[in-house]
Amino acid sequence: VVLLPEQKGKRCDACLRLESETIRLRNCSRCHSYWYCGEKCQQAQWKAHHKKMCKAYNRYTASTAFQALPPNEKLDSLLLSHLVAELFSNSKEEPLALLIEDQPTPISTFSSLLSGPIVNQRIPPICPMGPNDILLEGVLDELYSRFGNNNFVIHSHLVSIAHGIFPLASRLFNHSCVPNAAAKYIFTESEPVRMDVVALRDIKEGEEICLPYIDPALYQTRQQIFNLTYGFVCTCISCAFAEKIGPIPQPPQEPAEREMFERSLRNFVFPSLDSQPFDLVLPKEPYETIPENMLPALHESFLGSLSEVFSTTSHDGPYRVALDVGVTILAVYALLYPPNYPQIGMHLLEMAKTAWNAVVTGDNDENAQAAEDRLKDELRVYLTRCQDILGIFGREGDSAGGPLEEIGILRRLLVGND
Ligand SMILES: C[S@@+](CC[C@H](N)C(=O)[O-])C[C@H]1O[C@@H](n2cnc3c(N)ncnc32)[C@H](O)[C@@H]1O
Repeated sequence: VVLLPEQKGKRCDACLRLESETIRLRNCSRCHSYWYCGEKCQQAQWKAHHKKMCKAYNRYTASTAFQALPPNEKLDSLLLSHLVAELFSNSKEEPLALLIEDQPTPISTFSSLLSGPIVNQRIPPICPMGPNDILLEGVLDELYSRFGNNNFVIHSHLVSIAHGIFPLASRLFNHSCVPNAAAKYIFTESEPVRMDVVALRDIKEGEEICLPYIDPALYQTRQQIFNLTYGFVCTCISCAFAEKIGPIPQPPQEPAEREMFERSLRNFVFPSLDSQPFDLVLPKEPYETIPENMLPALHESFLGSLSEVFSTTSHDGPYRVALDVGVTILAVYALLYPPNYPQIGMHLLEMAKTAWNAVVTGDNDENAQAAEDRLKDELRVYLTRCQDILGIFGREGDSAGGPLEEIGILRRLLVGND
């Protein structure tokens, strides 16, 4: 694993736990550039790769070759260095034998994975490892050609914090834009980060378990990403439908037409939206087809402009505008994501926070009491739906905070306010 630069010094470089009142980090007394929560993590990482990198690390990261790399390639460069150092640390005599062992090791599994499409592959510089460097010709190419299509972004509470290599997960899971599972990360004292794969719905015996490699909401660009970065054509139900319909029509630009389109989209996905009391029932199955008049909702510019309005209004108001736009976003998510997709839950949590802001500020232009009652109804529904979805995904990453804890806080605030 390798931490994103903004996380460096805030988390243990080995187990990725966040510094806190009970977790104190100390840095490596030689290079001062790796931080650990305790001796066990430090020793494990020293043995795994740090002893091969410690001496040259600061010179390498300060070099012009490293500094000139774009941010993602810097992370690749560090991760590749960790991987190579691990090869040398694990076997003194024959480091490269580890790549082809009969008994699979994580590294031999990694090197047996399908490589990505190689177009002008430029291998980033790695941390010098002394006389062994000569052994690396050809090997770096082999390892790096598997980075783009196999490596994972590690998150805590669904926010990215690091990149990592999980060879077994790479081996086991292909991609689908309508995935039936999602990856989450568990941090445990003195242990390497663990990936858990959570079923998002019931999975039949024999059915393939797939993860999303990229955000399925990139409806118009995702095939290009699969082609360039992963070297395959996705044929999931969503991509088969996209192939059949061809170019996505632009969403209406004229304000009245746009308003009408957004309203009919909300009513199409949530037919019970205008019922009393407020209710919002999310689809139970992924959409296999979408009616022609709803297709502009799949245009990437549509979600982009809705998200812009939502992010401003959900913080600064008017909150009624934010909540209406928020439901439109939810309708788009329901078309793009499979049921129980964690991002739907995260958006519902933002909706719940917005509804709470509206309750406490009394920011509404209707009859005050009726408006407050309606907002509280909405808030309860958002919290219930959000709990349903994020409860399936469960806790991940840091032990403190996180969306499930936030749901609990909002629930208590609501009870206190009633
Ligand atoms: C993380 S690996 C998945 C495991 C891979 N099957 C293996 O054993 O190496 C990623 C590669 O698997 C292939 N792959 C993943 N999902 C696919 C899909 N839905 N259709 C076709 N190929 C896919 C692509 O070659 C991709 O670059």
